[in-house]
Amino acid sequence: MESKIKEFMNLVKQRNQFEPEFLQAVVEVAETVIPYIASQEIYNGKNILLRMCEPERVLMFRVPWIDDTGEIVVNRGFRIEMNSAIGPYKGGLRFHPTVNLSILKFLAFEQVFKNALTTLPMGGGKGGADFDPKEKSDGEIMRFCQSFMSELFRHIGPNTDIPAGDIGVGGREIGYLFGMYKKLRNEFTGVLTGKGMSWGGSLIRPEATGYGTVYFAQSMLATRKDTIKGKVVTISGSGNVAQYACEKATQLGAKVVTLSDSSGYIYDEDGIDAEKLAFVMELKNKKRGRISEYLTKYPKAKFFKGERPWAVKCDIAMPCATQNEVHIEDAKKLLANGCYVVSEGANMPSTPDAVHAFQAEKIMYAPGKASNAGGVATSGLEMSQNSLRIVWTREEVDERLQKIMSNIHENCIKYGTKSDGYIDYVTGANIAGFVKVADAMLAQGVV
Ligand SMILES: NC(=O)C1=CN([C@@H]2O[C@H](COP(=O)(O)OP(=O)(O)OC[C@H]3O[C@@H](n4cnc5c(N)ncnc54)[C@H](O)[C@@H]3O)[C@@H](O)[C@H]2O)C=CC1
Ligand SMILES: O=C(O)CCC(=O)C(=O)O
Repeated sequence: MESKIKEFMNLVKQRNQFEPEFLQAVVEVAETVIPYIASQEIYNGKNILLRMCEPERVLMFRVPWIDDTGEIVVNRGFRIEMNSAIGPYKGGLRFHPTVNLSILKFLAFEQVFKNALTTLPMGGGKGGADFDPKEKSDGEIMRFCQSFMSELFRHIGPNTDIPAGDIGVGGREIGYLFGMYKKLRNEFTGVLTGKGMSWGGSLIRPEATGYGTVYFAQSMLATRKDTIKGKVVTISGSGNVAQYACEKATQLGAKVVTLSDSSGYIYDEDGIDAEKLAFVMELKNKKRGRISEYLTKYPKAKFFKGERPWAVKCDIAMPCATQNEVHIEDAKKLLANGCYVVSEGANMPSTPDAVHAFQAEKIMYAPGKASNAGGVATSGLEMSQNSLRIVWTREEVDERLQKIMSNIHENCIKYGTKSDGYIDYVTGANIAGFVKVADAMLAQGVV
């Protein structure tokens, strides 16, 4: 089997030599899915996984805009339309200076499996730009979004490709993108998700990724007759996903002791309660400040410059910032300190070595494509509401979200339970996602 995986990866590497993040995402899937394919007659000899590794379409375009000093700036925009076997392309847009083809292809590849897990009819895609929103004025952000959409609009649509937010793209950016799309197309449709509540958005979409990550942790704990109540939780990031993971974990009786950004992390031994989180939300979403400013209001907390929060003792860790933010040394520290649940809010935050370390110790470890699927699932619910031209209540959406997260968990158990009873959520999520997409691809022929 190892030689089959190696042979497969050699083929993928030949074509994508300079794309380390993409190759990392593919190998993790290949290791678990290739043995499964070998055991299933219907998938044999169809090269399905290889087909899944090739995007259906890659768009790359110039994004020129004018900054506040009058200078013309040029960024690069992308949209990866990865797989539409089970529905229109669906996935977020990332605005961050590190954005490149490799990062967006890894995210689009993960999105295909994740979207299949949600049980909703959504294919996978991802996009963005190497634009740095940090320290840009509102006007600059708006002009950038308008320029970005002035090209993207020709390639997307409510039945073709439906982008949403990701790092650096929140409610404000979705508003500017939507406004430009509407102007260019002269139609009001559900072409983006994460919209404002008064213009087609869904209640709970802002909360959904973070809440879903906590719901998934709850499901994992329940397999060992345990709950989140009273647990100490470390969270990285302080953006959309981190904020709502913190909110839900706290509401359920856990104590969240860390949050971070790219400058370092804060540790608050007493826990980041609702009032403190409201301060963080104001700081990050409105003032767009740094996490160290938490100490101006809560001086008892500590700030660790340039560090990640994984050396802090905890029961549960939720990486909610970015890819490859939990290295093997971090994993060892988490394990040594007794952490026994890792529920990923971010996409691929743990390096392969870190994942293997968690699994070797048989702790409950959920990969992002399973545990953070609540965001895109609720985007799917936003699309349904837009199509039906109705609005569900907060309770209705939250109930559906909880049901979807619990379904994903069940599917991971179905495909990931080992002979000794250990639930390998990586294997479970990869195979469950693969089966759904592969069956649709088989039915649709070689296209
Ligand atoms: N927004 C969503 O609905 C979903 C987001 N995700 C993933 O969750 C993660 C966070 O996304 P959002 O919260 O939406 O973005 P955001 O832009 O609201 O927040 C990102 C956070 O990560 C931190 N961060 C970014 N790069 C970093 C770095 N190099 N080192 C340390 N910290 C860094 C930022 O300071 C910020 O706190 C990403 O991996 C994203 O792909 C996954 C599923 C859905
Ligand atoms: O809501 C969406 O369409 C995308 C969410 C996303 O980008 C993700 O799941 O990584």
